[in-house]
This record gives sequence, C-alpha cells and structure tokens, in this order.
Amino acid sequence: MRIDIITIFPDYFAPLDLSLIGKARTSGLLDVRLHDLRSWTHDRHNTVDDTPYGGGPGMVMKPEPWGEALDAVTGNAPSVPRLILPTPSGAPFTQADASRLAREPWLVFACGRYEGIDSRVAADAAERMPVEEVSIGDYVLNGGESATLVMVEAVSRLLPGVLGNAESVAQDSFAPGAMDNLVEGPVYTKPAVWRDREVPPVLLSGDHGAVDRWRRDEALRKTARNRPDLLRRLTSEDLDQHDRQV
Ligand SMILES: N#Cc1c(-c2ccc3cc[nH]c3c2)n[nH]c1N
Repeated sequence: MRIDIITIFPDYFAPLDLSLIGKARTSGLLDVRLHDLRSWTHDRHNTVDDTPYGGGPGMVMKPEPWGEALDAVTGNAPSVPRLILPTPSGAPFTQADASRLAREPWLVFACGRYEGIDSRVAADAAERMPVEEVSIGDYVLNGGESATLVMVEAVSRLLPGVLGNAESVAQDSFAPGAMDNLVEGPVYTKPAVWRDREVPPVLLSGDHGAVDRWRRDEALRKTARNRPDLLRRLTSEDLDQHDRQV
C-alpha cells in the first residue's frame, strides 16, 4: 500500500518511522510519502491561509496550494488514489472503515489546519478521485495530523505481514467474529501474584474451553460497563449464540 500525506507539519509524522509501521516501511510492505504543503506556495512567506469569506474567526487554508499539491501527488500516475480528508464534520471512522481502507492500494491524506481547507478543494478533487471526509471522534483537534496518524496506524496494522500475527488482528476489539462489537476483556502476564493480586485461576488451569468461556464473559462484562451502546447492537441471536457456547 502507498500512503501519501500532505501537511504543513511533516515532522508530526516521525512516529511512522517507529515500531511495526516503521518496519513495514523498511520492508516495502508500506510506502509512506510525506509532502510539505508549503512546497506548493510561491510567495516569500509561503502563505497557506487567508481570512474566511463571509467573516468569522480564524483563517481558512487557501485552495491554490492544495490544488497544486494534489495535482503533483496524484497526477501522471497509472492509478487513482482515495483522498481522505480528516475533519470534525466527517463521517465517524470505525474499524470497518479501517478494514475497507486497508484493501485500497493507494490513500492520500490531506491534513488541514486553522478553520479547515477551502471547500472547493474537495469538490475539485472529487472530479478525479474518490474523496472521503472522516472524523476520528466527537472532540475538536487543532488539525488533521493526529487524526491521520490514528487512521494510518489503524489501517496499516491490518495489512498482511505488518503485525506478523494474524491471530492478534482476529482477536482485536471490534474485529468481526463470533461476538462482534465486544471490547477486549482483561489481560494478564507473569508474575502469577503481584502486590498480593492473583491472576484469575482459570487462566492458569490449562482448560482452554474454560478460558475461552471466561474471556467471553469478561468481554461482555467490560462491554456492559464501558460501552453499553455496543451491547444494544448485539441481536438476541448473537447473545443466544454466546449462551450456547458458554
Ligand atoms: N478527523 C478529525 C478531527 C478534527 C480536525 C480535523 C482537521 C482539522 C483542521 C483544522 N482543525 C481540524 C480538526 N478534530 N476532531 C476530529 N475528530
């Protein structure tokens, strides 16, 4: 997969050189290219923003640099990327979106700042490529870079070979499976006793069926406590299926 990121803060993406994503880039599994939007400005101050038409607070990102940047990054290529625009007003980004986007060969992320990017940029790009406005949550950030880091990690970890353990993807929270929409239950490792706190004995029993049943119960319990909204999505059929497995 190729991922292009256009931003005025390329250094924000240093974390993509680290850990499993860094290794995936080194191995060629993932091709991440960073682009400084100011490379497509032509004035002495490398201006990327201006005052909003209609008045109001803050500044808006000018369309010209974005248009030139997107033309340069996506033009003269044998294929067309999917353009992802992080924005508070976007569609909620979910694990299903991460799975879907992980199947795309080429993604371009446009990181806005200030009050956002002139809306004509997305409209113009949509004439040449699929464009998605996406939000990572109902809170306000200062720009699209943090959201892009989140989405790039959520997508990249699903690429074959990146995690190196297909099992862990399959057992993720929100991963499709027997009990969709449940969060992960508690996890433990050595020592068996720590500050007088014991690991649940079932996990030391060697009874894999009992361990599986305990983990499902704990996942249900934690979901009910922390994410009751997810439980409401579970149909009675899902719960019946769980009961049969307990
Ligand atoms: N995705 C996302 C976002 C943002 C966001 C994205 C882009 C810009 C550009 C200026 N301000 C921004 C905020 N805030 N909260 C989210 N969930």
